[in-house]
Amino acid sequence: MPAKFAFLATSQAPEAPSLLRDLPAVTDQKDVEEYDGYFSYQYNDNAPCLSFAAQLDGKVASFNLDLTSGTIAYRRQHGGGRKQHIAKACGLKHNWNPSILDGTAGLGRDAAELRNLGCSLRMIERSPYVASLLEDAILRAKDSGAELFQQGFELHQGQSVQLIEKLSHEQQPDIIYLDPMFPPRNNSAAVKKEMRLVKLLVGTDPDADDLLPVALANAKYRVVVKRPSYAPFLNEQKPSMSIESKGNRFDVYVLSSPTF
Ligand SMILES: C[S@@+](CC[C@H](N)C(=O)[O-])C[C@H]1O[C@@H](n2cnc3c(N)ncnc32)[C@H](O)[C@@H]1O
Repeated sequence: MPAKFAFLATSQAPEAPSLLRDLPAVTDQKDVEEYDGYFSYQYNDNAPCLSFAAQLDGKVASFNLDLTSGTIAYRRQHGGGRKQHIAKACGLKHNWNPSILDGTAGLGRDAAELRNLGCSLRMIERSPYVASLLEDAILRAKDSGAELFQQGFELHQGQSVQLIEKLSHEQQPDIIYLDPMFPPRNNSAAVKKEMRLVKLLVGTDPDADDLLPVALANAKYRVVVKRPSYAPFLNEQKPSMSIESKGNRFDVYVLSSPTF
C-alpha cells in the first residue's frame, strides 16, 4: 500500500502549498499519528519553511531543504570547483557554462552544485511531495537574495520521460543529468536519515531505465548518470566513460562535443 501523508495546518500557516493541496489537512498534532508522515510549516526567524516529518526507528525525524546554508552551502563553498567529479562528468571546462536539465531533481543538491559551477539548470521532479519541499527551498533562497538562485534555476513538477519528449529542438539542453533512486545495499542507520525520509516519500524508481533512451535522444552533447558504485548501468547501456567517486559513479554518454 502506498504511504499516506497529511498536512498539519496551524493558525500561522493554515494553507498547504499548491502541490500538496490534495493531502488531508489535520489541525491537531495528535491526528498526524494516523499517517505515515506529515508536512507542516516551521517558523525560522519568522519565515515559513516547509518540513516533512515521519517516524524512523521509533522517533520522529524531520527535514527541510535549505539551498543557502548547511550541507548544500558547504558543498558549494568547499566542493573543489571544476575539479570535482560531477564537473568532470559534465565536461565543464574552457569556460563552458552549459544548460543542464536535471531529470531527477530530488533534493536539488546536485543541481545546486552545478548551478554554483556556472551552469543554468532546469529541474524536473515527479513526486509532488519532494517537489513541494524543493520549491519551498527555492523560494526561500530567492527571498534571501542569494544571487545564484535568482535566475537559471527552475523547477517543474512532472514526469521527465514525458516532459523531455515534448521539448522542441530549441529547448533541448546541452546536458541531461540523471540520478534515479537505487535500492541501498542495506537499510541500516548508515543510510542517512534524510535519504530514508525521501525513500518513504518516493519509494524506489523501478522505471528508471526508461529515462536513458529519451535523455540520449534529447540532449545536445552528453547525458550524465549518477549511480551507486555497486549499481549496474542504467538500461544496461554501456557509457562512453565512467568517473568513479566515493561510493558513486558518474556514467557519461558522450553524444557530440561543443565547438568553442
Ligand atoms: C536520488 S533522488 C535525486 C537526488 C538529487 N540528485 C539530489 O542531488 O538531491 C531521485 C529523484 O528522482 C525523482 N525521479 C525519478 N524518476 C523520475 C522521473 N521519471 N521523472 C521525474 N522525477 C523522477 C524521484 O522522485 C526522486 O526524488
